[in-house]
Amino acid sequence: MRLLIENVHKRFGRLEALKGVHLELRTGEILGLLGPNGAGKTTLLKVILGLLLPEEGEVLLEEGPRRRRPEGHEFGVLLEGSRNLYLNHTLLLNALYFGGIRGLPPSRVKPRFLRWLERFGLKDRLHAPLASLSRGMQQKAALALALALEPKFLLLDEPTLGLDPASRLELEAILLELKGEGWGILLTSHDLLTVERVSDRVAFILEGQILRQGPTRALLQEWAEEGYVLRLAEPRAEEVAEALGERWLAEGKDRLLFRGGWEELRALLPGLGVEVLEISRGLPSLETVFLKLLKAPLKKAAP
Ligand SMILES: Nc1ncnc2c1ncn2[C@@H]1O[C@H](COP(=O)(O)OP(=O)(O)OP(=O)(O)O)[C@@H](O)[C@H]1O
Repeated sequence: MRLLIENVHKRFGRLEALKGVHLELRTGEILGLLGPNGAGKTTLLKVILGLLLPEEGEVLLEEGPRRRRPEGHEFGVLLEGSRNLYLNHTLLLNALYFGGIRGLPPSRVKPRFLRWLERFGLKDRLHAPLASLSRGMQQKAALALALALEPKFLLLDEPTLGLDPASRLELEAILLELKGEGWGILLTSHDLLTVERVSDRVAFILEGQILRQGPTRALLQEWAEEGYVLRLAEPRAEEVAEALGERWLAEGKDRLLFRGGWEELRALLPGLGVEVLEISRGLPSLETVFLKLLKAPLKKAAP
């Protein structure tokens, strides 16, 4: 099954927030949607959910040869963390309320919700107000609720927002498990490390246009078929990368990435003008590629 976003345009008055977006999400995969503030990520999620109507284009579900409009209940949603839930109500009441909105009776929602809570280690919090849970627990409760409503796809807007490193890793593991069980997951995040670790594919959105999309690994490799990471003795990576040109990228303060072969690098080493402590093979991080793409001039939307 595939979710297809075809040529979606969305305007807010004179602002063209989405300019012909094409995207697809398959079951059993995690797609990372990346873009700077205001790029159109949340707007796109809202269009997929049917909360906003596009002026042009459509969102379709493809099942075998059949294509149809998806229904709201086919999506499990985490909008900007868990802020779309009622903090002062108990977990159970939230689940029954949102289940009710989707036409699911308590007898169906409660056991499923309990099962997911148990899996996420929160079963004993069923009657606690959501506000009494820590941020990470709230995220997990929101995810349990989304899953209890029997969706086909999960749309997660900034799911790692405000999570500490341990909770973030835990959420990553949960997402990978869910993917393995066949859910299709669309993830927007500024947390590029998480996206790099979990996503099968990524799409970069800028000013309402998809700049690039493709398998995460291939995108990173495309940027450096062969690459080396140099650890510098001083935190001068940015300055050195700037001075050396196109094939050098700063990966943090003291890490420099060279896109090219070993012999070439070896010849260049004496002229670098900075002490190198360690060299290892490596690819650029998603963050480096992202920042590089943002600097490139905006071209016409790529399909
Ligand atoms: N309801 C609205 N009315 C008017 N303009 C809007 C509305 N919602 C979004 N916009 C505008 O559309 C553009 C895209 O916003 P959107 O929230 O989709 O960005 P985003 O990529 O999710 O950003 P962030 O990473 O900051 O959450 C922005 O310029 C924003 O100001």
